[in-house]
Amino acid sequence: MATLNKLTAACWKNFQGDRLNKQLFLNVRALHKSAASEALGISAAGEETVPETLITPADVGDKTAIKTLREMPGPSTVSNLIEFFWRDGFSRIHEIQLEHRKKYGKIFKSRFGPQLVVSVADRELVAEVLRAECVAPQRANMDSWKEYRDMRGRSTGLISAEGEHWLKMRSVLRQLIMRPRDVAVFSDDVNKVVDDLIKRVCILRTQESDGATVQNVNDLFFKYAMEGVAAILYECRLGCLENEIPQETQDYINALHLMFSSFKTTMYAGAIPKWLRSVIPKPWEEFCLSWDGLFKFSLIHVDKRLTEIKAQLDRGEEVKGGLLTHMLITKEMSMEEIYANLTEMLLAGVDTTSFTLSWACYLLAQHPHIQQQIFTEVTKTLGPGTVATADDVPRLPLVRGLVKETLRLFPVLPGNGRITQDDLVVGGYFIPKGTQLALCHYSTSMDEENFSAASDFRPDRWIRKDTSDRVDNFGSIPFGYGIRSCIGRRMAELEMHLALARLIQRFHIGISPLTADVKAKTHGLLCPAAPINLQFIDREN
Ligand code: HEM
Repeated sequence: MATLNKLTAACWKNFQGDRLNKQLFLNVRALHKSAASEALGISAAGEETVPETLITPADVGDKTAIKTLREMPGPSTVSNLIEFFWRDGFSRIHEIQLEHRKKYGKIFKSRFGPQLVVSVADRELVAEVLRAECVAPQRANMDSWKEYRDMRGRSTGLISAEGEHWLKMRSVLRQLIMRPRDVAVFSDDVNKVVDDLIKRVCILRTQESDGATVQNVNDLFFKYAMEGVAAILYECRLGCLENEIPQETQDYINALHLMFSSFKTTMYAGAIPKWLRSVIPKPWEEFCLSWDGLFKFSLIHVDKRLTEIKAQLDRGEEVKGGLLTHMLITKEMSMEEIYANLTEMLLAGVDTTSFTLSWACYLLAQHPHIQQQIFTEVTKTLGPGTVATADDVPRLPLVRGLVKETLRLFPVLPGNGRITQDDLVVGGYFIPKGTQLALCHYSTSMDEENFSAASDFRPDRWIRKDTSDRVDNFGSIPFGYGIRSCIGRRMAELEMHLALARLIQRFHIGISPLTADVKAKTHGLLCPAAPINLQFIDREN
């Protein structure tokens, strides 16, 4: 187990003062819901934003040069309603971004009922917005998340918190997990999960008539991602990759699936006014039910670790541990904040990583010559059969390029959001404080101006040949940017790099005849629209 911290009996006395005595209920997939709203530009609460008629560039210098939101192009409310509710635009948000970019340009506005959203679909303008951020940027309206937490007496975590509370928790967590070297200590733990992933591939393929196919690889990677992230967050193994999944782990998976399968319903949970809940109760009920399941799981695992620490101390043993142990010992966050953050991080860390791994393997299978190049890099760098660790990753630029290129072509969050906290001028338009912006990352990463042959899969485009050959990252920022960017980025990268290096070392990955061309669809996140079935054929040693 990675060791971040040692606790002495003296510390424990102090620590015991904070014993939990509150009962907990819990929850996940928050990021996904809010991410979708952001990609769409719909605030979680469907709240009225600044009326366009009131908007004037009063304080911004040369008024003639700066245009108002009224002058900004964009689809009409009616065409938006038809697009989303009639033509199921919710599953094509990424494509709609491209269509609207082509039709309306780099910056355009949309209206979803009372909610006005300004979409920014240009690399330079996205950079402008993100560089102008204040100390505690706001992504989207999280009122429904907060309401659930208030109702259950829970705290907000990083995804749902705002302002000073968010900043306080972020300052704690960023010191623990934001740099590659912070997460490198988890390399051995993650590699044990990779061992189980490889074993699972071998078991699953024996169940198929060709002895090679793993059906719906996302199911496998979902379990890998959950096991991997929990090994880091909860410092324990969950048994997701076993033949028999323990009941409490299965309950969590069910809660996560409920949130995912009822995604649209739960998205409306925030949009439907409270007074309508007695008439249309299902969205809010499902929203609460899935959060209950997700929080419950975190409570079980956090409390378990707390009990272990106490027992070790009672026996006079030195306490060693990882992230959770550190948080429990240092008490920089309250117990409620620890529960909430672990719940939200687990929610944010499973589907994101598993979809990316599924797409990466699919792309490798579709491009055998690129797969061969990466295999050569891995074997030459590591030597045959050597297991890569975090320290080896910088020497595997093509493996890193594979992850970056996969996320460029299939950014799990095709769009992100920001609520402006000051008046801004973007692309020549005056954007008043409080406006919901949708940053169109899918569109910028598919833009030929940013990436030549943008629809081609070319992991080597991310390799810097010399200092003049810099890849401008604002075209593709799958983990976001700046102070509010993804806190789990380094964990996710570690899990993906180690898994992919080992899979490529061990297997030739091919397309199974059971798989047709798989397209992407938006379902909260950008995910495969059909199961990806792949063959894993042993490489000759
Ligand atoms: C391929 C994997 C992942 C991708 C592509 C991804 C992407 C993102 C993006 C785009 C954001 C919003 C950033 C912004 O607004 O600028 C975000 C936020 C976040 N992510 Fe991730 N993520 C991934 C994995 C993870 C993992 C493994 C965890 C946790 C273990 C995690 C935890 C979070 C949290 C807590 C936030 C909210 C941060 C805040 O508001 O302070 N993510 N992620």
